[in-house]
Amino acid sequence: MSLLHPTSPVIDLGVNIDHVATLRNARGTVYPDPVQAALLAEEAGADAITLHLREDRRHIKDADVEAIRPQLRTRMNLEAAVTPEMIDFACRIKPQDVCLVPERRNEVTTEGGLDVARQFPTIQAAVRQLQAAGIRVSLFIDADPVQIKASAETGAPVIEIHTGRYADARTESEQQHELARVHAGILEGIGLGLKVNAGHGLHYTNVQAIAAIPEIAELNIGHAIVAQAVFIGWQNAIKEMKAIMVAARLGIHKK
Ligand SMILES: CC(=O)[C@@H](O)[C@H](O)COP(=O)(O)O
Ligand SMILES: NCC(=O)COP(=O)(O)O
Repeated sequence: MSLLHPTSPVIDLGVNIDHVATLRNARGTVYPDPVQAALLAEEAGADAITLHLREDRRHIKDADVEAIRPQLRTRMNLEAAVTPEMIDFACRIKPQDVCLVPERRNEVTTEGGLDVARQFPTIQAAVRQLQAAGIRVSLFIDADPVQIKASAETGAPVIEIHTGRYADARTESEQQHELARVHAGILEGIGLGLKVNAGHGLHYTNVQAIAAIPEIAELNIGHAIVAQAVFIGWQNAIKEMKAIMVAARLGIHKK
């Protein structure tokens, strides 16, 4: 198997299908179908399917999660807020992974990471409830040593570092600063024995430097893939992203 085969285990790609549902919901149609998107994504080389059931159900709906769960051949990574409703829902659906994320009703997208240090008892209780249901728990946090340490103390085995500030950087030096911060956070997590993932705002020309960080296990990417699919097709967009990630990880510099 070529190392550039889309299913190469060098670095995993979790394809976030939220904005397939956004497009569907914009017209109240049944298409594009998130179930079909998930299955085609797996076929194209996705290592996991990520989906965020927001409290306002602005994109993914409960029925999408319920329909997709039994059909996946890879893994479901369900993103959910730390609320009793979401934790109970996740315990019923039993995805392989649940990523606990912060949520603000009026935000356009997830603006930052969980404040695990401040909400420690609530988050630890959620982690324990999910783990009792056999679910691996990840905490979506900023690359902040305080949050990383608190995350490890909850007993969650995985963290996902929010790369939004890196993605939104306006200047080269700001981007390099954010990249260094992300890398330091990743090393901190690895040092605490955690599996470390990353994601948010990554696209076809900013993902390379993040994917090249050797300690990252998985990147979760959604919005940019859905956008690229408009021009080159869903499966091509996934294959292209996976190939870029793997090339970056292997130190292959594409022209
Ligand atoms: C938690 C996270 O970073 C993604 O799930 C992101 O939230 C995608 O969904 P939105 O664009 O609705 O924020
Ligand atoms: N956890 C991040 C994620 O799933 C995808 O975020 P984005 O690529 O849609 O910004």
